[in-house]
Amino acid sequence: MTTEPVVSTVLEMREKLLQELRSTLRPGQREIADWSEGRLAVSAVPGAGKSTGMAVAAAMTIAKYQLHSRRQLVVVTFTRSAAANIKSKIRAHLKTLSLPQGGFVVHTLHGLAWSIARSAPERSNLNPDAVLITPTQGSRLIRTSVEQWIGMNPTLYQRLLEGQQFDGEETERLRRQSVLRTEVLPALAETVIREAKSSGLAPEDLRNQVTSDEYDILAIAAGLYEQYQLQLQQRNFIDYDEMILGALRVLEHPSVRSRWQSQVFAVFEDEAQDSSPLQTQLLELLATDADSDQQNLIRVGDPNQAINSTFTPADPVFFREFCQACSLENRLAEMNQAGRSSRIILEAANYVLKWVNRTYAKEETAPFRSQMIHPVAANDPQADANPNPEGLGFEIHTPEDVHQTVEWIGKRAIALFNQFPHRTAAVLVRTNDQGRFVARELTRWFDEKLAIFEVGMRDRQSHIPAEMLSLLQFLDRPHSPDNLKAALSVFVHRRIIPAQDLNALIAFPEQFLYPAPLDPPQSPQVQQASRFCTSLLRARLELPLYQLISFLAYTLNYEQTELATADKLAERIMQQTRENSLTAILEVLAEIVTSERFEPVEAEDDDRYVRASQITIITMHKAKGLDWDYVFMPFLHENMIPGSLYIPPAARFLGEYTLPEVARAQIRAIVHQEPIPDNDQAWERAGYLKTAEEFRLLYVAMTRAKRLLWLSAAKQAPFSWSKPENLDDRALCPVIPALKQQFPLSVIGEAEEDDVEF
Ligand SMILES: Nc1ncnc2c1ncn2[C@@H]1O[C@H](COP(=O)(O)OP(=O)(O)OP(=O)(O)O)[C@@H](O)[C@H]1O
Repeated sequence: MTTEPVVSTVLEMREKLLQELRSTLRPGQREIADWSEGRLAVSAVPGAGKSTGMAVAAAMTIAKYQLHSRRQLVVVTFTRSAAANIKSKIRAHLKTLSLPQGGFVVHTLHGLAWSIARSAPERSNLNPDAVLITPTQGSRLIRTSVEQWIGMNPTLYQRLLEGQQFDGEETERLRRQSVLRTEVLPALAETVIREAKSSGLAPEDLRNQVTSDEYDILAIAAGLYEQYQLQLQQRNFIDYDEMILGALRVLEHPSVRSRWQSQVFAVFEDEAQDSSPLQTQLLELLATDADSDQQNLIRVGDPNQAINSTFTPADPVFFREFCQACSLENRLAEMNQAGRSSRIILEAANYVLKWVNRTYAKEETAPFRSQMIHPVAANDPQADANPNPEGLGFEIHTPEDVHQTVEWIGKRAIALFNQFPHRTAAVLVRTNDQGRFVARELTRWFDEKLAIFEVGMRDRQSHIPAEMLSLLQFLDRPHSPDNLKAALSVFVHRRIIPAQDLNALIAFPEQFLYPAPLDPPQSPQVQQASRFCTSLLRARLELPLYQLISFLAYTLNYEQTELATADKLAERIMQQTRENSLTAILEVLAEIVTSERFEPVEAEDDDRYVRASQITIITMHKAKGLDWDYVFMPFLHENMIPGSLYIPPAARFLGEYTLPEVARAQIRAIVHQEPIPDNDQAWERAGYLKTAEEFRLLYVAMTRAKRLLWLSAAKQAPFSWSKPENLDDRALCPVIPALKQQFPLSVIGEAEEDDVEF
């Protein structure tokens, strides 16, 4: 008798708390929270609060439908850190609502697939002992698949070898063989395997296509893919796509499927623009109600932040299509308000979106979905939403050259931090080479005065074991063309020797290393490369083995932390080798590289990226999902953004395109059930895809700024950032003149530059 009022009080309390929670949401977020069944697409602008909204909506759904461990909400995100983040937010809300934590799970897509595949190994066709292949193992497997394929397909291979013009000359033949074996075919294999597999296509689906191309690229792709699958099985490896395929096979079985489906109340997916067709298929299947056949699925994403489509199969077209389909059913919610940035920054980003679409749209496709970012309403719950700008909020600078650019950035950052020490700043760059340049220059000018953190440094360090392995393999067997090429690539990469066509050098290793008087004379660049290699070979004879790695690290001009990492590596190898021989060292080092079990010195956490009074140097790609008070974007030149697709000169004998890009466009046509483009058309499409993605990347970068967005394009800049010392006049990224015209007050002239407060 007495319990009823207590229950109703608890329920009333909870209802009140739910209403309070709902009132913390802004319009688009509320539509997720109010969802009750069926499909819902949510297209959000940058900074709209996707994850914030999804976490509240998840907690409200769990409360409303009293979900528990046998009937759960499945939340899917793209990365592990995003998963951890949203999980802790949902937990906190459930705690406030005094609800148990069992009503939901948060997974990455692959984690989810793996748990389904593992639940029924006999149906997934995956060996439970199989291990996930590491990137290094993956590239080795690809090399082996290429070798196997060449052996089995002499006719197709011969056609590639002959390329566009071939006079049968022996040196040229050897050069082309090396280019095909070590560059073109591995790159083709890598692209087509991922692209086809994650679109649910099997090798036969590629082979049976009718195309008019001279090399039959799809037939080559099919053969490489088939070899790769065979190798994968033989070695008991699985890759990420295999997990998804395994999960789909498990769910093919009606009773297993309905068991999974009855456990899943609904699926909420974040970053949906980055999902491949196969991943989407898996989520749709899981989200389907076994009785009514209805999909209970919310997909939240921002098609305008799709920045992986040129190197993964995540084509933003799919999410846009999903939005369109849902819109017809009146099931599309738009989150158009964002509180992250000052108004002028939003205006600049919106203008870029409109201008790019106007300039580059083609037939039915445009680089961006036409969705503007609006500031939040006056009563918005976010504290300090759309904050006041710093300086002009949006500024376009024109330094003389790239050195002056970094000097200005440093001075401005120091002045700002002096005034507001709790605020954050970042320099966003397009490539790691640019990041390295900025870090070096900032350190040179302002080392004592500014906390500088370069994110790319850590990635560079993780290459150290692989670089050492390449060099030691060369010292062990210098006459192997593969070893020689790997070592030369490291030297070029590290800018120890000039960039050149390495395939021409390695055709006759002996002649390259020790030219005889009657051999054809070597050009100065080749001589430089040859002398460097022989000096290392001499050192190998003169130095004790235990000093070799440290010596190599010095010759590669490693920086201080890299040297420390190399020393740590040398120590570890010496501890693990039983006998004192190069073979033993190579064995241990190869094991370290393959298993990828070596942490560089000072491994950093992601929370190092955003810190008060620190200037973070980070690529635009890595900056996605993060924000800073002050964002500096230097070097906005046309050769970088939008840039153009690159055809390596060594592979030009195949034609004015690259095989991987042609194959990618052809596979996408198969997926979209369109006619397969010929090579030139496919290349043109690939170019368009790249241009569109570069502008989306610029947009993602611009929308990271809260109070100041500082853009610049120096008059003088290097053509190639691997040689930043060679400066010349550079054309601007085409967005810059358009922005200058639209925002004349943001253009900082030479005279005003001196007045900007440092
Ligand atoms: N309803 C809200 N109330 C208060 N703060 C909010 C709300 N929604 C979002 N925010 C805040 O806005 C900021 C941006 O949110 P969030 O990181 O979730 O955006 P996002 O859409 O994922 O951004 P992006 O896609 O640009 O990376 C965060 O600081 C978040 O706390």
